[in-house]
This record gives sequence, structure tokens and C-alpha cells, in this order.
Amino acid sequence: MTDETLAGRLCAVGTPGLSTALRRRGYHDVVVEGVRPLTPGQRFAGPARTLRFVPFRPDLFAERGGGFNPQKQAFDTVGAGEVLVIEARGLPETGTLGDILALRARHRGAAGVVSDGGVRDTEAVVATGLPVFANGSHPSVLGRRHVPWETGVVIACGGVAVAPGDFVVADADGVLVVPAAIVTEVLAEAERDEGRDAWIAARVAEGEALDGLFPMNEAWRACYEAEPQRT
Ligand SMILES: O=C([O-])CC(=O)C(=O)O
Ligand SMILES: [Mg+2]
Repeated sequence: MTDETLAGRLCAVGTPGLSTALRRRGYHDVVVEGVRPLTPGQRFAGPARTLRFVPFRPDLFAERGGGFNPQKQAFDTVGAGEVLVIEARGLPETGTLGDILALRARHRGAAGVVSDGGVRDTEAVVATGLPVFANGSHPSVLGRRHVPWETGVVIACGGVAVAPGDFVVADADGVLVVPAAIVTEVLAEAERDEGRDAWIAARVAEGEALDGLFPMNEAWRACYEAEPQRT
């Protein structure tokens, strides 16, 4: 399966079903906490590109903070379909990207950005059309709190470890990280479960009671399995 097909299916199945399949495998801390979409209703999925900020220190900022720093490098090299994930220690009180960087990511074809820090130039970032999930807006530049330190390493974003190449899925329920090694099995299981839940939802919409249906007893299961359209 290509990354594009995988991303489309992950997006379609959604974060709730994926989160259940991950929990069954012992992955309990895979939801990026504290982030919200700048524009409600946006959803995306794709492999992660990572960028890490460390706490501000004048000497370290002098070493790496200026010029074509790791933040600029990340936005200048993010690939088509990729999700740029930023570690900013959950601090909303400074920007981690603004409209110029968002425009660059958009131009590169990035699927979206997830930052556990803030966004500046918020209205202009929204206008770029690039889907961004962050934990707030703030007018300050990153140097108020951070040094842009490195790219392409395992980071912590909103309490979740994210490795480059992990799949990131973002929708109205939140942002979920699926380790690359198990993404296809987790997807298949989530699709199966969501298909079953959609069938149950259709029965509930018709007026059926929950007792025996959700979860399904043997009688309802037999009914479900007899449906010709079910695969
Ligand atoms: O200065 C920054 O960190 C980002 C910024 O304003 C932009 O991308 O427009
Ligand atoms: Mg700006």
C-alpha cells in the first residue's frame, strides 16, 4: 500500500477506532494532548517529520537559533503528504510557526502541522489553508522560550513519543500517533470495528435498543454476519 492510500484510509477510519486498536496492543499514550485545529473540521493523515525545540538559553540560541535554523530547515524540506510534528514542551506562550512557514509547508505539499506549542500570525496561517493543530495562539517569536534544536529525531509532542515515519492522524477527536511498524494491522482492525459500529449505529437510528445490540449478543451478531454487503 502506498503512503497516500494508507493516509486516505487512516483519515477515513478516524482516530477513535484507531485508538481502540492501539489500546488493545498496549499503546495507551498515543494521543497528542492539548492541541486543537486552528480551523475546525480539518482532518489529515501522513508520515511524521519531526522538529524539536529545547528551552531557551542565550548560548544555545546563539549556536543554533539564527539564520537557516532547524525550524526553517524542517519547513523547507517537509515532503508531500508528510505531517510536520513539533515538540515545544506544551508551551502556548510563544509561536512555533507563522504564516511564512505555513505557506512554505503548503507549497511543499505537507498534509499538515501538529505543534504542542503556539502559532503566530494566526489569521494568515488559517488563510494559507494548511491544516494546523496547535495548543494556542501567541504573537511572540519562538526565541521567547525556545531554541530550534534538531530535526529527524524521536520527539515528545503533547506527551506522546513520535518517531520520524510514524503515522499521524488528525481529526475532530484529536491527533493520534500510530507506530509505523503496526500501522497496517491497526488500520485493518479499526476498519473492521468501525464497519461493525456503523452497522450498529444504523440499527440504533432505526430505533433499536442498546441491550443486546451494543455490544452485540449472538442473535444480533448472526444478523450482522448474514448481511450480504458485509465483507
Ligand atoms: O518567525 C517565526 O517563527 C515564524 C513566522 O513568523 C512566520 O512563519 O511567518
Ligand atoms: Mg510571521
